[in-house]
Amino acid sequence: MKNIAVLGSTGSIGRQTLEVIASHPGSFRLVAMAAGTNADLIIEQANKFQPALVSVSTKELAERVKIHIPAHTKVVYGLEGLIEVATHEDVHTLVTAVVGSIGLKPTLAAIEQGKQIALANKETLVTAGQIVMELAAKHQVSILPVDSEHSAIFQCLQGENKSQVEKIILTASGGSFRHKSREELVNVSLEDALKHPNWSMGPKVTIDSATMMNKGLEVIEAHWLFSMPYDNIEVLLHDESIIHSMVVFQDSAVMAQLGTPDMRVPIQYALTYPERYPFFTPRLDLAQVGCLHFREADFNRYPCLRLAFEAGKTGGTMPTVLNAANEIAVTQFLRSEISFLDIEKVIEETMNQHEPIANPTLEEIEEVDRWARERAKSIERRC
Ligand SMILES: NC(=O)C1=CN([C@@H]2O[C@H](COP(=O)(O)OP(=O)(O)OC[C@H]3O[C@@H](n4cnc5c(N)ncnc54)[C@H](OP(=O)(O)O)[C@@H]3O)[C@@H](O)[C@H]2O)C=CC1
Ligand SMILES: CC(=O)[C@@H](O)[C@H](O)COP(=O)(O)O
Ligand SMILES: [Mn+2]
Repeated sequence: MKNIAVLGSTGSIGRQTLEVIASHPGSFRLVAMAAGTNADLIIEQANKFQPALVSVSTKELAERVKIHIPAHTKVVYGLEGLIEVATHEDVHTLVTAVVGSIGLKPTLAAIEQGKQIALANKETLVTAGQIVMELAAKHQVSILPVDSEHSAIFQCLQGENKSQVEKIILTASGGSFRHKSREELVNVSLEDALKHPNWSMGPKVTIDSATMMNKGLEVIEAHWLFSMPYDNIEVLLHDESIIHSMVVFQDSAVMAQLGTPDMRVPIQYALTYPERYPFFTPRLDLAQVGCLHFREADFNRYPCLRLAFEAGKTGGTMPTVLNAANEIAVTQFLRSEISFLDIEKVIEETMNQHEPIANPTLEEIEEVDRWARERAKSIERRC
């Protein structure tokens, strides 16, 4: 029996993780879960899974939730609550599936306690990749990728000599506006931006996908997970999201991982690794699919992708700034306070105003993260 804790249980990844847990009751047990404000779903999940510990966003919500769930379930709240869930003594594997860099501190705390990490939350690695990976190495903790591209690469690398990898190719759908020119992006709506062509996901990652910042964050995530130099990471537009990513080896062989777009597959693999458990879903039917399409990813069409490569190559605290400014800009766009094209402007201006710190400490990262959020907010007001 593997004991699991989930951060972000009410979200898109969190809900699918609980589905996977429920589909293998003899193998997995949910012992702790954390979410934000979705009280109804938190109560429903706590009653169904009966975890020992639940965390919610605020004290008021904790008091409200407590009345409706089993008395033996402890209810905590806030960042301390997230950390308590992540480090619960019975937990073997932590699934980090909150959105945003709020995932960083609980993930670090879990690593310090020797918990295995199934990581969906890419912002954690973008904000503080070096610190996370060094701590994981120190405590001999595996960071198992949940993100579909990184799970694909991880699968392609099984049994391979990593020093013989020439490059990795991250596939990208191109997002909700992939058939629009830059000129056509001027007046796009929030409603249309939220219509991802292939995946049903939370709002933040869906907007990131439309700007291609999602792929930019994934480039930095891949750099840290696979120790891959940025010059050996390529992004390829692929309309169907069926090839989840590829690895090119020095003998020219290309390994790819394919499947229908269903996040329960990489979630389950991160929980069962190195085993594969059955999963009853319609199989990929390539004859039915017929054609797969590919195009080059153009930095002029997708400036957020360029900015992410620049931030990654600059290193130090620049990826922290990229991520923080993006989180602010996307939040503002989701509130209809700025336009779609303002997102990239806010990020680039914030980055331009930052003097990066090399090899930052966690405290320096937190300080820079706060600075970047404030700076990004002030830029937005001018747009
Ligand atoms: N969705 C997907 O298919 C994929 C997502 N990812 C990554 O996984 C992460 C999660 O994405 P997704 O599931 O789509 O996001 P969602 O927006 O669907 O879910 C976010 C979750 O985080 C919780 N949450 C947000 N803020 C806080 C907070 N301050 N304290 C506690 N809980 C909080 C939410 O709680 P509540 O709703 O209760 O407020 C919710 O449970 C992101 O980093 C994303 O990039 C990666 C690959 C694919
Ligand atoms: C499902 C998943 O892993 C998402 O991160 C996905 O990659 C988004 O799709 P695109 O960024 O390719 O549009
Ligand atoms: Mn992805």
